Amino acid sequence: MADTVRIFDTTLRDGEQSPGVALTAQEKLAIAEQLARLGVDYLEAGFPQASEGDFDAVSRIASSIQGPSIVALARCNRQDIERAAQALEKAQNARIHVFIATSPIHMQAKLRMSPEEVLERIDAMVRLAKSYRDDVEFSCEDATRSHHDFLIRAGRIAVAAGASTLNFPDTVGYTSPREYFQLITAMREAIPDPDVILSVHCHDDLGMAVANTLAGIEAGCRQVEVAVNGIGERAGNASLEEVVMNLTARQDQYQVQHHIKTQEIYRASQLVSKLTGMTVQPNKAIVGKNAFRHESGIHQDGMLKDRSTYEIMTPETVGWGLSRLVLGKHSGRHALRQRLEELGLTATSQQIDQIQARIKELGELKSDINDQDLEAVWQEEVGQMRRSRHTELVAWQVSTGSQNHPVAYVKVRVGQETREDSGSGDGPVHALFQAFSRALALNHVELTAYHLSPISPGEAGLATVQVEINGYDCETRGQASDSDVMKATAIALHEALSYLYERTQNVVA
Ligand SMILES: CC(=O)SCCNC(=O)CCNC(=O)[C@H](O)C(C)(C)COP(=O)(O)OP(=O)(O)OC[C@H]1O[C@@H](n2cnc3c(N)ncnc32)[C@H](O)[C@@H]1OP(=O)(O)O
Ligand SMILES: CC(C)C(=O)C(=O)O
Repeated sequence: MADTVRIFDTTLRDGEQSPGVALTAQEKLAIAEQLARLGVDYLEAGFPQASEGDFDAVSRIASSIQGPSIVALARCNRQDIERAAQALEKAQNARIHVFIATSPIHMQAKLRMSPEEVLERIDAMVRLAKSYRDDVEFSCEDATRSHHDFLIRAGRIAVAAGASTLNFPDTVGYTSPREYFQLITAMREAIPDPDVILSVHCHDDLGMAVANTLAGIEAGCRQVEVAVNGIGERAGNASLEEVVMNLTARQDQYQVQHHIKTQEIYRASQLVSKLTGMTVQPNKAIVGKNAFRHESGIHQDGMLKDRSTYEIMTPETVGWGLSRLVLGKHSGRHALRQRLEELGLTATSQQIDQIQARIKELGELKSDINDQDLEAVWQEEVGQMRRSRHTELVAWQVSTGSQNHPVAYVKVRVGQETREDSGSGDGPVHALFQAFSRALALNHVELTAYHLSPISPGEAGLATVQVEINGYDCETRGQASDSDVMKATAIALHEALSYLYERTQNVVA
C-alpha cells in the first residue's frame, strides 16, 4: 500500500464551487455512482453545513454509494462538524474533513484569529471530529502561503488529536513544482509517521495544478485531491484524468499505483460536463474531443504505420471506446445491448425496448448515433435522470412567429384523468411553462433558469435543456435531451413541474 496513491475526488464539493454550477441531489447521485465505478478511494460529497440541499445530497450518497469512503467537509467549528457527522451517519466508510487556514493573511484578515487561537481550535475540533468518525483528515487552508514552522506545529497538533491524513492545499494556485516539492519534503521530515498520509490539493490559477500535484507525489504525498475535468473554485482543481493518466502513462517516472479504472474516465468526464453545463475544451488533455484525433498527413502516415508514433496512450485506455458498431435507425436490440455493455451500462429487456424506440426516433434525424447520444438516452430511461412516472406528458404544441404572440397547448395524464390547457408568454418557453402550470393547477411557481447545451457542438446531435423552477418552498430542476430543442424543453418543464405537483399532492417521498 505504501506505493499506492489514494485518489480523493472533490468534484461534488470543490468542483461544485465552480461559479455557475449547482447540482441537484439527484444529479450528484448520478455523478457519485460514476465516481464509484471509476474507483475513486475517497468521494468528497459536499459541505453539509452549507445548505439543506448539500446536507441532503451528502446523506443520500452516504447511504447508497458503495465502494469509496464518503467524505464531508467541515470548518473548525462545532456546528459544521456535527452536521457533517450527521450527514455521514449511514455511510459504511466515511471521513470527516476538517480545515482551517494557516497563512498569516487568512488568519489575520479573514479568520481574525491569532496563530495560537488557530492551533487551539485545530486541537479541539479534530478531537471533536474524531469522536464521531475514526477517519479524520485535517487541511491547512492556504498552506503554500503559510510558514513551514507553523504548518509543522499545526500538522503535529492535528495528528496528536487524531487526524490520520494531513492535507496541504495550494488554495490559491500560487506555488510551483519545486517549491511544493520542498514544502511536502519538509512536512514529511517533520512528521515521519508512515501511518500519517500526506495529501495535496492544488488549484489552477497559474495553470500549474497538475504539475504541482505530481511534484507533491514525488515528495511523498500518497493522497491527491482532484476533480473530474479539473472543475472547481475559480480556475479549478487539478484534473483527475490528467493526474491519473500521468501516473499510468509515466509509471516509469512516478512508480506508484492507483485504483482508478481508467476505462471509466471518459464517461465520468462526459457526465460531469453534461450535468454541470461546463463544456470540455476540444484540446483538453485526455478527455477533449481532439485528444486522440490526428489531422495532419505526416501524423496520419505515422499512425497508419504504428499508432505509438503519435499516441502515448490509446483512447481505449480512457474509455473512448472506438465504436465498432455504428448505431442508427436500423440498429437492432442485439447491437444496442452490446454497445451498452461495452459502455458498462446495464438495462433490462423492457428498458432496451424503450431505448431502442428513442434511438429509432433519433435515427430518423441523424445518421450517426454516437456514444454521448446513447448515454443521454440511457440516463433518462434507466439512470439517475429517470423521468417521473406519476404524471405523463401526452401531447404538446407551441406556436410562435413574427405575426403572432407565442402560445402553447399541453395535454397531460394525471392518474386516470387527462388534463389539457394552454398558455401564452413572452416566448415559446414561457408559453409552455404557463400551459403546464395551468394544467397541473400550480399557481405559485416561477421559472428561474433555463439552460440549453448541445451535447455534440457543431453536429446534429442531442441538445440538453435544463430548467429550474421555484415554488411551494422547493427548488426543482428538470432536464431532457432531444434533437428538437422545444421537445426537450417541454419534457424538462413537465419533469420539473410534475415533481412540484407530486409534492403538493404528497406523492413524493
Ligand atoms: C478553500 C475552500 O474551498 S473552503 C470551502 C468553501 N466552501 C464554501 O464556502 C461552501 C459554501 N459556503 C456557505 O454556504 C457559507 O459560506 C457557510 C454556510 C459555510 C457559512 O455562511 P455564513 O455563516 O453566512 O458565513 P460567511 O460565509 O459569510 O463567512 C464565513 C465565516 O466562517 C469563518 N471561517 C472560515 N473558514 C473557517 C474555518 N475553516 N474554521 C472556522 N471558521 C471559519 C469565517 O471567519 C467567517 O466567520 P465570521 O462570520 O465570524 O466572520
Ligand atoms: C478545504 C480545502 C481543502 C480547499 O478546498 C482548499 O484549500 O482549496
